[in-house]
Amino acid sequence: MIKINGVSKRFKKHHILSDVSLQLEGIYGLIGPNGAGKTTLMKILSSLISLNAGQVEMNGENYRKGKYVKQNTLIGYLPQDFMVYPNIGLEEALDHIAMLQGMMNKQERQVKVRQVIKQVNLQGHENKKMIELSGGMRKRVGIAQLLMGDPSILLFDEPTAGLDIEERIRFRNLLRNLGMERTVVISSHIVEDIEFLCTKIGVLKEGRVLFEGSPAELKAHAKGQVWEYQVAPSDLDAIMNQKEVVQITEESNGMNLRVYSTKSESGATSVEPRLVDGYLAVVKGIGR
Ligand SMILES: Nc1ncnc2c1ncn2[C@@H]1O[C@H](COP(=O)(O)OP(=O)(O)OP(=O)(O)O)[C@@H](O)[C@H]1O
Repeated sequence: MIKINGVSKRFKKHHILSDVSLQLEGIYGLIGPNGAGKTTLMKILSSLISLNAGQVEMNGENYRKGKYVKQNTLIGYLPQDFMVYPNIGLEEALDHIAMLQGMMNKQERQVKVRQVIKQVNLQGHENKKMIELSGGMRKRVGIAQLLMGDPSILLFDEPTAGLDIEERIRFRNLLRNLGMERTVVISSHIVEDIEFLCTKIGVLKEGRVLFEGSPAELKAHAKGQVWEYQVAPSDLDAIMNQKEVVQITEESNGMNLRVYSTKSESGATSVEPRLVDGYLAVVKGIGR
């Protein structure tokens, strides 16, 4: 568990994070629009940059103002772009990383490298060079090198960016398995990425916390505010100008419009909110 208490961060006069308090546990989704401060918070947690105010408590250890030094808590941080040793085979690259981490016994290293390759499901690719691997596979190599140090906290910044649907699903399964034994924090601006994965969610916007709670609580923010209309294509423009339309699907009998409204919409059916509806309600301040 990570307790973030009143953390603030400035770059020159620009406030990037303002009084952020969150409790990260389980498989935690940190979501927010571009520029919300998610990466900055991840970098603070992984000790890459300092904080200006507040404190962070990880597994009972406290870190305050200034750049904190990790002590007993091992943190693995996978940045958005991960690429090491482009022209070396996967097994050899991981072996080298293990050596840099102080594992000097060759046999021990071999056992560990094979173990992490299996954990991230990359058996059969041991001799492939990094540049020959797909984006999803490279991310899995990134996780493999993190697992070498047995971290109890894993931080992933936009982990599924650039992955195709199949790799996304495979990657989500891997994150789910990793989250069974560790705190896993996933930052993303794509709600679908965390929808079926996270047990707890924090929403950031412009450096401030707008929401923290369960997926069901986030959905509940849009309860009674999501409506669906069936309209003729010729009426589409007029409705788009008047209403908060969030989704349009074409159907055989016309267009189906998903609309947000705090008031009852005549001619529309009230529908159950999805996670993305709750997220948008919070970010756009609908209903407040
Ligand atoms: N080193 C820096 N110096 C100045 N401003 C910075 C620096 N790093 C980030 N920022 C600014 O801080 C704000 C938050 O950036 P950050 O990358 O943390 O957001 P984010 O939520 O991760 O966004 P995205 O989803 O686009 O990755 C942005 O306005 C960004 O321009």
